[in-house]
Amino acid sequence: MTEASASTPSAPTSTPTPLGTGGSAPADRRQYILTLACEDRPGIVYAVASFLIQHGCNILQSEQFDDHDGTDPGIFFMRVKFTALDPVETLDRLRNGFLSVADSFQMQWRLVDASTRCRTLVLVSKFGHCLNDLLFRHRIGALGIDIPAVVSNHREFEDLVQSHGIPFIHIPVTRDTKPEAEKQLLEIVDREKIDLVVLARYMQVLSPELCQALSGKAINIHHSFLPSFKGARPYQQAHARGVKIIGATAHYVTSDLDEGPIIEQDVQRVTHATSAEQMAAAGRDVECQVLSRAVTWHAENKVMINGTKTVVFS
Ligand SMILES: Nc1nc2c(c(=O)[nH]1)N[C@@H](CN(C=O)c1ccc(C(=O)N[C@@H](CCC(=O)O)C(=O)O)cc1)CN2
Repeated sequence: MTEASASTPSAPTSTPTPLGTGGSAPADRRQYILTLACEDRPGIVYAVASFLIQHGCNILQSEQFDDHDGTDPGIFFMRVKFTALDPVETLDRLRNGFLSVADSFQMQWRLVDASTRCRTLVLVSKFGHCLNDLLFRHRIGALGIDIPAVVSNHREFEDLVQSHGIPFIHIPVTRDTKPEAEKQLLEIVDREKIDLVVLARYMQVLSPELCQALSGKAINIHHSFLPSFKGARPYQQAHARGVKIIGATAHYVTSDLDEGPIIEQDVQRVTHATSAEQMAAAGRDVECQVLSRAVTWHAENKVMINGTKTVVFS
C-alpha cells in the first residue's frame, strides 16, 4: 500500500507507467513484522499506521482480528508486515519508537526482523516420519528455520540426523532420570538460543515446570483430530471407536496433556476395513503436513495465542 501523494497530477504528461512496474523496491530494504494484542478500542489501527508513517515505513501486509467472544471490550489482535524506506530506521530504533504507542494501549507486542530465522530444536522418540519430513523441507529451504540440533530419548534416528549435518543429542528418559533429562534439555535451549521446540512424535510427557519454561515456544504434533483420542495411542482408540475420519493436530504444549492451543489440524477418510496399523500409515502424511504448516506459520510470526486458542493470520 503506497500512500497516494497529496499532489495528484492534473493531466498525464507522458505515458503512465503501468502499476507495479515502476522499478523494484531496493532488495536491501529490511522488512519487519509487528504483532500486537490489547484491549479493543477505537484508534489502535490509526496509532499503528501513524507510527509507521512517522518512521517512513511502508505496509506490505496487515491483518487484524477483534475477539468479542465473551468479553466486552474484546481483545484486538494485529499483524503488520512492513518495510522501512529509510535505512536509519533500525530494529532497535523502531522498537524504542513503538514503546509509547504500546504503553498507551497497554499492548502485548513483538517487533522482529522478518529475515530472522527461527532457531528450532526438534525432539523425537521412535517414530521418525515427522522428523524426516522437517529435515527434508529444511534441507531444500522450504522451512524458514534453522535446526541447531535434534534431541531424542532413543538412538534410532542418529544416522539420519547426522546425514543432514545436524548434531544428534541422545537424552534417555526414565521415570527416575526425567528431572535431569529435562534440565539437560533446558540447557540446550539456552546454549543454542532456541526460539522454538518441536515435539515431532516425542513420546514423553513434559513436566509442568518445563512447559512453563517453554510456554508459547513448544509445538507438539498429536496423531489425532483433537479433542478426540488424547494420549499415547490415538490410532488404536480411533480404530476401536470405528471412526470414518482420522486426523492430526499441531498445538502448543501445555501441562494439560493434548489440551494446548491448537495451531493447525487436518483429516483423512478411513473405512470400516481400515486397520489400526493402516490408520497409522495414512495418518503419517497428515501429521507431517500439519506439523510443517504449523512450524512455518509460527516461524513467520503468524500465530498468536488467544487464551486457550490461537489466532492464525494468513
Ligand atoms: N506436557 C505435555 N507433554 C507432552 C504433550 C503435551 O500435550 N503436554 N504432548 C505429548 C505428545 N503426546 C501426544 O501427542 C503424548 C506423548 C506421550 C504420552 C504418554 O502417555 N507417554 C508415557 C510414556 C509413553 C512411552 O514411553 O511410549 C509417559 O510419558 O508416561 C501421551 C501423549 C508430548 N509431551
